[in-house]
Amino acid sequence: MTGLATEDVGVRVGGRSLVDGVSLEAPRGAVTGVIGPNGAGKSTLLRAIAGVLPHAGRVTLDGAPLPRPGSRTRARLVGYLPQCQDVHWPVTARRAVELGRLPHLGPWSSLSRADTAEVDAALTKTDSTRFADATVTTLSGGERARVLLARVLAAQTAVVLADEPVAALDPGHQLAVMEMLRDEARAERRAVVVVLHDLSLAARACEHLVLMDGGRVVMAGPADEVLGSPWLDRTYAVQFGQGHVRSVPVVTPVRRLEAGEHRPEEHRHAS
Ligand SMILES: Nc1ncnc2c1ncn2[C@@H]1O[C@H](COP(=O)(O)OP(=O)(O)OP(=O)(O)O)[C@@H](O)[C@H]1O
Repeated sequence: MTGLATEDVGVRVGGRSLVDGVSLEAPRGAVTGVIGPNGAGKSTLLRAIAGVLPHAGRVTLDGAPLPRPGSRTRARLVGYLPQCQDVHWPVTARRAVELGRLPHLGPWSSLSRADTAEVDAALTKTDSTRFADATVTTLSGGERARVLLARVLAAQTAVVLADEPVAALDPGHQLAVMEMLRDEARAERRAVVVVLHDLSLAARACEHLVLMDGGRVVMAGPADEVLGSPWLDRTYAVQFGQGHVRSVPVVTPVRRLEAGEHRPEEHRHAS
């Protein structure tokens, strides 16, 4: 498999295990969704892969360990969009996206024509060109989220990690961003890993899904297998209804399950 892989990744903070023994694969050319209830460890896992949180275990790209966290070589390979990023930079949206090119620049060099072209392309892909000259702090939540995604895309990394990239977006932009991430994965052979709460969107946009709970992987595999598994209902303690609207998969919560109807202690045996 070419792409991103984690082997037995674990994160402990203050004596508590937040992520435990996570081994997963996110192939190049595909979007891998990470799903699971609040507190499952999804963001912590992404932060570990991004190199912003110390972890046990190995993270590899195309079979080779990723370079040291914080290094420019790692920043050229792995792009990371954190969840709910507060931005107080008094800079224009264009400038914020230009910062995404930093890992590719020498210490004293400025943006080349090719860098500027990447910035323009990232602004276009995220439908952000219209407000490129506005100050980031004056943008709406959804506009700001698109600019921050553009900043990650501008870096042209082999791996894109995006933590709830569409949470602040209207339905049209949610679809557009997920389709764009899928195109990026396919056309540029990137390994795209996305944390999502919207399971219909996950069904539509992700080839592979990783279902997490309690810091562990409950189940991983092709999206339709994971969404069709009884572990989905058990993990969320929710009964989901599934179907299609004009051939588009829809996954919707129907009702919460009572304590006796789901047994989360069985999770460890599912993967
Ligand atoms: N720095 C930290 N110190 C202590 N506990 C933490 C820290 N970061 C996260 N946690 C805890 O780890 C667990 C997993 O958090 P994480 O943010 O990874 O969950 P998540 O699956 O992304 O949840 P959500 O869907 O709510 O965003 C939570 O119980 C959280 O409270």
